[in-house]
Amino acid sequence: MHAVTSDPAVLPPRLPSGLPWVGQGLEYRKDPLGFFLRYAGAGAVVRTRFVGTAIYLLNTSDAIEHVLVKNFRNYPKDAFQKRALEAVVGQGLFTSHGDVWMRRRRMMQPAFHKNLLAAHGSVAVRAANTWLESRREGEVFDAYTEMMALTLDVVAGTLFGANLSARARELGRAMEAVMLHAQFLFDTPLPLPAWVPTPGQRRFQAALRTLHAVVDDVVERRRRQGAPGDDLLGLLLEAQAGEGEPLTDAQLRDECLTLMIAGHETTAAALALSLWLLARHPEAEAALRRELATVLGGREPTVADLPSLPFCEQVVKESLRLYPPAWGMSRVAEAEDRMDGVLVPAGTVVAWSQWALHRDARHFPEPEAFRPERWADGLERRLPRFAYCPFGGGPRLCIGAGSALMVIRLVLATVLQRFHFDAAPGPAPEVLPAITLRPKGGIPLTPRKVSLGE
Ligand code: HEM
Repeated sequence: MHAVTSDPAVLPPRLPSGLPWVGQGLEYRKDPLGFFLRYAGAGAVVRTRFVGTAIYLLNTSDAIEHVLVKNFRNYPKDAFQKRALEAVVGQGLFTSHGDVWMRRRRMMQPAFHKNLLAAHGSVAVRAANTWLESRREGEVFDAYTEMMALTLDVVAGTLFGANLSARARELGRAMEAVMLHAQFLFDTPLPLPAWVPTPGQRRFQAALRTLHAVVDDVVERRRRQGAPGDDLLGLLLEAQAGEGEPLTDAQLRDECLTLMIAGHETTAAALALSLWLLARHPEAEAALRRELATVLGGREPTVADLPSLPFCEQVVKESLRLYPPAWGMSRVAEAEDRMDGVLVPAGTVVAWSQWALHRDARHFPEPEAFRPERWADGLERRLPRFAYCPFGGGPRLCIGAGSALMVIRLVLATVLQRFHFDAAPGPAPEVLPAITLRPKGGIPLTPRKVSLGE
């Protein structure tokens, strides 16, 4: 539904075209991260096509701010994302728009209030300690798989007050299967209808049934307890019992799954890559360990310690800059719009990539270098608003951003006081820009015990 325009002069410059109609879809598919990086300097807003769909690439903070903040009502999630994610989590917080989204966001926001984040912190430290118990000096492990198990514990504990570690493997496999299917739907312009029983569809449905059964079980146990509680599950159950438009059981389950999926892989990737970056940058690791020794002296960290651990925060910011788990974002223009003098016909998909934005040498000199100290002296406040945006922004800023930043710092502070991790020499881990950015082929690390002050 492209609006006919009498004003073609204000269309943004077109990228050197690919194939007719297909446009640059194939070039993008081959290497999505390289694609965004290659055209980051092509203009503030440039246009292309992906298999028939008009796409604008946004390369400046102002253009992104227009979409996420100034005119965010005109820019719902696009069909690519909706097709992939609605199959998994229905029409919930992540996929909805307008009033439905606003009501859900208001319903769930109190679960992330800063008064409750202290409880998230102790769940994270407990999960990190449990994880440490099974580490053996010299025994190689895959940081990504291990951090996935750890963050599943954290997500289940913080959102549902549940301990799912006994079902971690089964859940991990089911999550992996649904995410692979979501990725397939994202990448496939014309997928077969969901009722066609292809092997992929059957695997997906079986995995989804496993996830539903786990969430239903958690919900049922809480219902039997009587008191809803003030975590996310408690708020959803209260909303179900409330006036107005209560959630159905299926909607409640979908919202639980949304939060579980959104919080689990992203935080795991951030943790695994932070551990790898520290392993490969001994001077940064030594500085962090000195800070931990001075402030904590070997005791467990708490949320109250975090303001006294500024270098730890810089490490996490730098890690999220280099390896943003949400590596790209997109929306679709519902109605024709103008963005900084550029015409955006209705139906245009607008897209940008944190991978590319975070490698802009104007803001981050030597962008490929891991330099946590670049964040000292308030760099973040001096940057244009969307030059650094690992958690998106505007009204739809990641609802779990505060919790994730806290969990990552507390887990790092807990494990690094006990172990150093050796990483094999060689190139950086290859990353796969799936729905989230994930290390391809894992991140092998070898633990070595450290003593206080080492
Ligand atoms: C390092 C960890 C994380 C990263 C990098 C991350 C990144 C993001 C980004 C970029 C968005 C915006 C997506 C968009 O607008 O298109 C988002 C939204 C969201 N995130 Fe996160 N996230 C993380 C952790 C979490 C956690 C821990 C939770 C929940 C426990 C969570 C739940 C959500 C939800 C529900 C949304 C949708 C919010 C809305 O549309 O109102 N995320 N996240």
